[in-house]
Amino acid sequence: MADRIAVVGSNMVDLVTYVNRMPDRGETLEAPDFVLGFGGKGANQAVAAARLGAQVSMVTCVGDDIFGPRTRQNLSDHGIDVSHLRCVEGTPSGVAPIFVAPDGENAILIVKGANAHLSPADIDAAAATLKGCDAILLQLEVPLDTVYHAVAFGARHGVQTILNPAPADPELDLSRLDGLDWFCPNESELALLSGMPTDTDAAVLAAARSLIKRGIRNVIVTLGARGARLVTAEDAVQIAPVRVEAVDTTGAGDAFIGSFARFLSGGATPQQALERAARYAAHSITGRGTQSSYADTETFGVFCRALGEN
Ligand SMILES: Nc1ncnc2c1ncn2[C@@H]1O[C@H](COP(=O)(O)OP(=O)(O)OP(=O)(O)O)[C@@H](O)[C@H]1O
Repeated sequence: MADRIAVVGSNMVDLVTYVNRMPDRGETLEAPDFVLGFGGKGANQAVAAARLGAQVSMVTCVGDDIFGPRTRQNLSDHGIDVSHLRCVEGTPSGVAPIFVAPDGENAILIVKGANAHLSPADIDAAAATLKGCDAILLQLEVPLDTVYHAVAFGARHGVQTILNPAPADPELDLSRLDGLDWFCPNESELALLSGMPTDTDAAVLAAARSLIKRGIRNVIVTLGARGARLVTAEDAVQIAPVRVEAVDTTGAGDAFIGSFARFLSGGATPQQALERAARYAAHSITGRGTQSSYADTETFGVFCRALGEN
């Protein structure tokens, strides 16, 4: 049977308007194009893991608007189990209105909507599913109490937990992550949470070690085009970047985390899982979009063979 991953997290609908220029306050402008896309860190990571063959369940909330059924359908189309997707009455779905100018400059609003209603009770309601999983994957687009509850649930039931602390949240209380297995910030999230600079490799190492002193077990720092680094109490391992021609780097972080969860629960060692995740994320930036740029097992295999890897 495929490895099983539960994503306890967000979904968003991206409302992308392509503009000739950003509107001023009070101004109405005609814009040349509009695209609706599916996103949210939780859903993106779930899609990456599912495309790679994991059996994925999502514990998530949508609003009672036109986006709720579309989001459910998109997840189902990717083979993701939505039996723990809850519709919150009287609440909008999470949406991200995005404006993109011709020079690529963008302005983004995030409306959490129903994602702000995902609660510890939703985790308890999904307990039977979560207990049967190999990993629980978490981010910070849902309430922190829900994240703490899921980490404690995983620790209690022997299910490993992976937390991507994104978007950065200064309110995240590391002392409430007791039992967390994998903590995966990018450089700026690491800087915020450690209160230390992360502008050089040595600074990244020192900042990651400061989190380990505060009780975090395994820190994986993603470093964009510089690859990633795994830091534990005993060790520090550099994961080399994969050189590709970048077309669109949006969603690379989610590709990395979702695929890492899949490779790890599929039996790879942490280092192997990270090396494969770096390749998967690198492949994702060679195509446009977020979920649409995530490879399935076959496409990823072709990419890896072209790199001379497996
Ligand atoms: N230009 C690049 N070339 C090769 N690999 C890249 C590049 N950018 C990102 N990656 C891969 O993707 C991983 C995640 O990227 P990054 O650290 O930028 O995450 P992020 O800041 O969460 O990204 P985003 O918010 O855009 O999804 C990196 O660790 C690296 O393996």
